[in-house]
Amino acid sequence: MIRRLFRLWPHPGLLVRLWLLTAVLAVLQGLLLGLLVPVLRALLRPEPDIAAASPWLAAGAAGLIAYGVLSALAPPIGYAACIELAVQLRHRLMRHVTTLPLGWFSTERKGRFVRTATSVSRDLAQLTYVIGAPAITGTLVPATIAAVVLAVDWRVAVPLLVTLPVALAALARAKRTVAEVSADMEVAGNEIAGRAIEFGQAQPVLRAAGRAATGTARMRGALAEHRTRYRRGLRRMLGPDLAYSGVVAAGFVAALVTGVRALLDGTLPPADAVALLVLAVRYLEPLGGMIDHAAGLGAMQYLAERAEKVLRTPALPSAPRPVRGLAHAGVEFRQVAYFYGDAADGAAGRTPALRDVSFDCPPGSTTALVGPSGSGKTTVTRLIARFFDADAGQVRVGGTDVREYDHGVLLSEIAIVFQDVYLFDTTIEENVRIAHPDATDAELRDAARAARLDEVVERLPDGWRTRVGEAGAQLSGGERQRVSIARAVLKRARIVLIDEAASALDPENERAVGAAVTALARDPGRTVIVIAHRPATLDAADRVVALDAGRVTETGTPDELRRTGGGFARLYDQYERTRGWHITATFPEG
Ligand SMILES: Nc1ncnc2c1ncn2[C@@H]1O[C@H](COP(=O)(O)OP(=O)(O)OP(=O)(O)O)[C@@H](O)[C@H]1O
Repeated sequence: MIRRLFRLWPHPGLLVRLWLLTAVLAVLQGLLLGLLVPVLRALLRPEPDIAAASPWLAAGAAGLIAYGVLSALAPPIGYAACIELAVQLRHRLMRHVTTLPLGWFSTERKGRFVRTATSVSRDLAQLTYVIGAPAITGTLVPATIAAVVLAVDWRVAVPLLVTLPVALAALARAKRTVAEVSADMEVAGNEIAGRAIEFGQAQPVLRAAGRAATGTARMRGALAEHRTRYRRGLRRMLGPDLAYSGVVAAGFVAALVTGVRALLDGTLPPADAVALLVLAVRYLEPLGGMIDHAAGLGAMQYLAERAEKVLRTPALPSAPRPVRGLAHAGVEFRQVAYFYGDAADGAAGRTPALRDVSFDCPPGSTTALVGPSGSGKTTVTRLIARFFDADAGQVRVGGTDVREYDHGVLLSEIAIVFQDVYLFDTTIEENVRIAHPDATDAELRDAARAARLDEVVERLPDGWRTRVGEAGAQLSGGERQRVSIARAVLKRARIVLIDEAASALDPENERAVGAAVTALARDPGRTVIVIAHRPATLDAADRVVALDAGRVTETGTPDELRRTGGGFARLYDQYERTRGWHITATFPEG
């Protein structure tokens, strides 16, 4: 456990100081108790010898003062260590996630990461002080007392010396059980949290369906499950708890019986017997109390495992000598395969998204990706931006495998216009400038004009200085897409990946976003790859790549594909007849 904690914290200076101080205090406590032996030997005589006891008493007084001073130092160091360790762990976690493939950030993992960087880091740092210090005291005080007893009478010391490692082994078992019970309880706790969120969020739907009580029933079920798991956990803890207390009590009784027998057969002087009895009681107390910390130690182990899990996630591999510039803005796929899921789970646990995908997007061209939902269009764009790496084949940008680039350089050449655009809770100007903070006002306004964002800004009460609210809530979906397109223009990225809104925008936004995307595509200096949901985008494309079930079914210019009479032609004809329908919803098989 100690090694594990030191691995988590790269600069454990304060922790080392705190634990050393705690260790010194524990040994000092044991030695001060040990002074009882010479003091009682001098005083418990027919003629008490005060002079012989005096130096030991003086040493005891000096020891107590030292103990008092050192004890006063421990809490400030402890509190400082708590804060410092939590901050260190958070920084380490944050640094690590910046190196992870973007595909790692699923909603569930993001939630887990937020908890690890906040409450887990804080709780682990606090437990290191609140539980770590008593754990050191609970081990070192009995160990020092056992050593003192050994110096007085080896027969009484043997049961104490044997008890210590056996008790610590029993404690380790109890700790493991607590960690398992904590994990089990967390499952039930997450279920309650999930039900509570669902209950809150689904209120309009439940009420509209006249089933508001449904959520309550599900919540009751989750609470009942939590109670069952809690009781099961308590039952599981009972055995290890009793085993630990039994071991400590047995060691104490064995030491007591040995001492009494030695006293009765005259081989242990009465003064030593009294001193050893006091020492044995003081041995029992901190060691016996350790079981109360088993829950804390188990929780520490569990929290440390959670932090380690994030830190163990492999970073996106970087090339030994990364390429720092793009020769051109062309994009090529060469027999690319990609599977979602963890490679460690084997083929059965992974979803095939792309298989044997090959196509070219020459520099400056516009390529429309079409295909039914789930055919792999988004995965293609994610591989170009290297959110994650292909499982087979090569994705090349500017003629070079994307894995060979410095990832920052590659991303600086790519702009992505997502369907669901994230905006920061700041002004609309800052939200656009994030793409190019040093852009001049003229460049900002040109980008806004190209993205048709200028019309939106004019309507806003404070113009460019209007705050967009949390996650851009003040703007509609189409307006947020215009911000995203303005970012792409301002960034002057040579490659633009666009996921056109598949869901219906209002007519004004539909027209504006469409015109902005078409204008982006028209720029000959830019390679545009667009997941096309609008007929006008298809008309503006130089090439079409049609996907189905992760495979390329057709490639060519829109005219060529229409003439061949395949799936794309049928799709296009259908569009001609039903202008306004969405392509992903109507793309036929084959
Ligand atoms: N994060 C993920 N984890 C597991 N499977 C995924 C994940 N993302 C996508 N998939 C699966 O990979 C396949 C391709 O998905 P992708 O999102 O690339 O398709 P798409 O053509 O963009 O679909 P849509 O038009 O609905 O966005 C689908 O079977 C999908 O279920």
